[in-house]
Amino acid sequence: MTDTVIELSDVDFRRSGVEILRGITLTVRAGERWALLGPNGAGKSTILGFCGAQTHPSSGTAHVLGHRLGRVDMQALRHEIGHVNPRHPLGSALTMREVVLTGLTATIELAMRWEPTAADLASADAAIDRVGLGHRRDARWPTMSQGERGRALIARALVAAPRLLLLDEPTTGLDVAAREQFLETVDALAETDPELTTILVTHHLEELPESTTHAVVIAHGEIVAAGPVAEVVTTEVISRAFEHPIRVSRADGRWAARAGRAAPRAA
Ligand SMILES: Nc1ncnc2c1ncn2[C@@H]1O[C@H](COP(=O)(O)OP(=O)(O)OP(=O)(O)O)[C@@H](O)[C@H]1O
Repeated sequence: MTDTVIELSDVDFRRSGVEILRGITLTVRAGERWALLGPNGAGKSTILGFCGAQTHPSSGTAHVLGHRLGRVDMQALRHEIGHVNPRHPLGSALTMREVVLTGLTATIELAMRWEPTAADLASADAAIDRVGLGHRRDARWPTMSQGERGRALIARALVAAPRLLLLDEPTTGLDVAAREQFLETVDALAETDPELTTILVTHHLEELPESTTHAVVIAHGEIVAAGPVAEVVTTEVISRAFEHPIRVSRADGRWAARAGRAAPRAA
């Protein structure tokens, strides 16, 4: 199908003789906003590595934006994918606007001998405005809060007009206000850019944006459940994946998880 953005078919992934993923089959279509959930070591980052054209399967097939991994120039493909990694390894004190411009060159630092055009600068400013940071355009990276950096990294990803946006544990380390602002920014994208496909990795159900449409839950390198979020983010599936009784609830569009207790505690 032409609107298929990710197609993983019976994918296995092995490293150093260890089977890390087994029989992963997953289809993600344009405009869907997925959550990728699972306990530590389940294989989430490895799956995100396929989606981001960073690595390819040991067996099975993986198509990203219509290209089969292993048979395509992975670096060229990566230019079509926005990747928000809160551990952005920037070493110099670039301004936020400069950081956003590095999204056009797909580099961490400003690319040597590269001068942005007036159109590039306008795209960067438009992306910055979309994440609500117009007033911080000239702030230097080390002086920005973690929350501002997270939103700036979304602007950096958006400036290259990607069709696929990957968010790798993007709210890690944010305080509750910064987290909520970040999630609002992600929810706003769903309104302004309905064709953009997003995949967000998290361990915490509280960190799922309201606009999430689908979820895939993995454990021990296998899919436990995948599909529309209401069918997947359930007490039964989450308890099975985390091998612990966890009660899942949803209120005002947001999810919460609590450890289930065998008996109510005495007052
Ligand atoms: N290159 C590698 N060589 C050997 N083992 C690896 C390699 N990469 C990942 N692993 C192992 O594969 C498993 C899955 O790793 P992965 O990072 O994908 O999990 P994750 O779900 O993202 O975990 P976390 O939530 O802790 O980030 C882990 O047990 C990890 O130690």
